[in-house]
This record gives sequence, structure tokens and C-alpha cells, in this order.
Amino acid sequence: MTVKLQMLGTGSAFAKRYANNNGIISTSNTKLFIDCGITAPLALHQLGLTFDQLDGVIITHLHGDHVGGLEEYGFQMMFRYKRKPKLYIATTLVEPLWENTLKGGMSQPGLECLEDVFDVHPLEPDTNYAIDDELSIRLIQTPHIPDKSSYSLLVNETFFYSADMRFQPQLLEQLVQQGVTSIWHDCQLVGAGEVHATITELLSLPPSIQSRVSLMHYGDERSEWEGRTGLMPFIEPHHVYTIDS
Ligand SMILES: O=c1ccn([C@@H]2O[C@@H]3COP(=O)(O)O[C@H]3[C@H]2O)c(=O)[nH]1
Ligand SMILES: [Zn+2]
Ligand SMILES: [Zn+2]
Repeated sequence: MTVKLQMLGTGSAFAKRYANNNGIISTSNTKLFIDCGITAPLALHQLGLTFDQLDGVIITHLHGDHVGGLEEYGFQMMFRYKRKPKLYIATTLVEPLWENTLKGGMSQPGLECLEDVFDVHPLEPDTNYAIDDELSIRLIQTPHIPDKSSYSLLVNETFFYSADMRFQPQLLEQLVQQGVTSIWHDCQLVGAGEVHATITELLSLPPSIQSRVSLMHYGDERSEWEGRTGLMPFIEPHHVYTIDS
């Protein structure tokens, strides 16, 4: 049983050298986007893939670098490939994704709600969902922007994907105690970490945690930080990682 994760991009929302921090998680049966941001359609094309080669998408929160590609994804699947993609998303985000993000561009006669475009699978947090025999996903609500719901992903109980979150050392400690062996964490390299964990904060983690952390969602200044990130390597865009075996 092998789950693979390939990042379409590993950049922060404002990065220009790296595409948005979106991934493709795959098993032998299923291929899903993890988020589908503004740069996802072009990044997918640059990898030589098309939207119909994926089964659907898991959404973590409603920022453009995570959902800005969904209009093109939905329209391509509807008009080019004639199939509704699966959409795994927190129950709390179903209505706002349509009303606040997609409705302006997508609504037209026959397209009046999210379910008209996607095969919507609402997820409750802290609950494991078997996507297929090899892949289970649990949403964990984590702090990012005040009063705005945002979720991290726990995959097969062993792999934690922060998506966008502020520094939560106790959560990371608890996850490792519960058997998490790998943590992919967003990382702000410059400035104060108001909505993301900073590299300074992540460097304060003990070696027992740091040794399990890899860094993603970083800015264009990554090259200045090579060799200065403690035990935490940068995730490479496009590299295919095995995250569970
Ligand atoms: O209160 C706020 C809200 C947003 N922002 C910036 O906008 C970006 C939106 O995408 P992101 O969540 O990947 O990163 C965010 C930050 O870079 C911020 O600095 N403070
Ligand atoms: Zn982001
Ligand atoms: Zn965000």
C-alpha cells in the first residue's frame, strides 16, 4: 500500500518562482488534488497532465492560492470532459465556497449550486474518511486567519499536511506522540508569522519533531535559506514522494 504526493508547486501565495502550494495525492486507484489554486491549471499542464486524469480535489481553505483554480477545473470537467469531479471539503466551507468564491463566475442557468458542478463530499473535522482502500483523510481544524475556518490533513494516521496554519508546537508534539512520522509544514521565511509558522518558530522545535518536518509554502527567497533550516528539508516541487508505505 503506497500513497504518493507530488506538489504542483511549493510556493507561498505571493511567490513567483514557485507555483501555489498545491499537490496531487495518489494511490493505485485514486488521484486527487490537494487544493487547486490560481496557478494549478498551468502547473498541471506543465507536468503534462490534464484535469480528467484526476478524480477530484480536497480543499483545505478558501484562499485564492488554494481554491483559485476551481472555476477552470469545474468548467473543464463540465464542458470538455462531461464528468463531475469529486470535491472533499469541510461541511462549514461548502456554502462559502459557492456563495463567496465560485458563484460570480460559474452561476448560469443549470449551474446554481456547488453540487451542480462537483460531486460534493462534505467532511466533518476529526473524523476519518476512507477515500479508497489505501487512503484515509481526516480534517483537523487549525488556526490560520482569525474567524476563518481552515483545515490541515491527517493522512492514514501517519502523515500530517499543515496546509496554512500558525505555529502550533503542542499540536505537532501530540501528533508525533500519536504516531505521525512525517509532517509537511507551511513555512514563512521572512517577516512576522501572523498567519503562517515562521522558519524561526519551526527552528525552535526539538530535534525529535524537526526530524519529521519538511517545509513547503515558502517564498521566493528560498535559496538564501539553503542549509539554514535545521533538520527540516524543503519539499521539492514536482518530486514524487512516497508518504506512506
Ligand atoms: O490577515 C492576513 C491575511 C492574508 N495575508 C496574506 O495573504 C495571503 C493569502 O494566502 P496565504 O494564506 O497563503 O498567505 C496569506 C498572507 O500572505 C496576511 O498576511 N494577513
Ligand atoms: Zn496559502
Ligand atoms: Zn491561506
